[in-house]
Amino acid sequence: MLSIENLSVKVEDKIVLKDINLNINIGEVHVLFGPNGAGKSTLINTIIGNPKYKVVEGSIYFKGRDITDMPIYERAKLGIGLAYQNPPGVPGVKLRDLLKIISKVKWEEIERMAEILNFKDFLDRDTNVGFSGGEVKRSEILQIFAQNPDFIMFDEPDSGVDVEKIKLLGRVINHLLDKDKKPADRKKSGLIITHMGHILEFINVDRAHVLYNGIIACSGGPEEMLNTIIKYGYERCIVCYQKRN
Ligand SMILES: Nc1ncnc2c1ncn2[C@@H]1O[C@H](COP(=O)(O)OP(=O)(O)OP(=O)(O)O)[C@@H](O)[C@H]1O
Repeated sequence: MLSIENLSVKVEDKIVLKDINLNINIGEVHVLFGPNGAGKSTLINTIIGNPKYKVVEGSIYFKGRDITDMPIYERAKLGIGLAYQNPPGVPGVKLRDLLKIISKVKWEEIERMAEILNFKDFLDRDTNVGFSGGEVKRSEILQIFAQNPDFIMFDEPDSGVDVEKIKLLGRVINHLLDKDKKPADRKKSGLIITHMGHILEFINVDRAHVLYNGIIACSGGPEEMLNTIIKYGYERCIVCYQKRN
């Protein structure tokens, strides 16, 4: 579904990502760990096509097409979606109206998902205006559900979310990524950024990567990787990288 080859990215005048290679197949969900400032949000902003992030080398392919220079709206049309870490408030635009504009699914389905997310009362509020940290995350997930993309990126879907809602959001994300279907019926793929492992208890993740100082330092099984980070810290990932190179 998504293939990244030798990607280096500049933000302002700073090279933030260096020689990134990543493959995410149909039906797979990958998770991205890494310390603050490592470049995780930069990577997903580059995949979605945020023009602030300049590709200086390498290519991004989606569904076999080179999208490296494609504008953000074309990528969205092709089926890439992003649930933002800190989306802006949109004063004057009710969440209900925004959902109706962006929606590719029936309104009844959106209402059902809003009910599952315990978020129906928010449909008539201005989008993300005055929403708490956890409410913003549910708003983003409802918008992603409405857009129904094939490849979904979640930038810290668990930050600022209480323990009960983490379970709820984890289960909904697992559903949005088709992970509650049989492997042969899975059509979606995803990339999740998280600092905490708790949400991963509810999402069936295939592979994990550690982004460290702009490089993918380590890749492997999500559980083992998380346990290693908790036990030894991110420094251990650099040892893994040095052994490989
Ligand atoms: N618009 C920008 N202008 C200047 N520097 C930027 C910009 N966006 C990102 N950076 C820098 O790029 C580096 C990587 O930032 P990024 O947000 O990708 O990190 P991250 O791994 O997502 O961190 P966190 O876990 O704290 O969210 C940081 O040093 C950051 O300051």
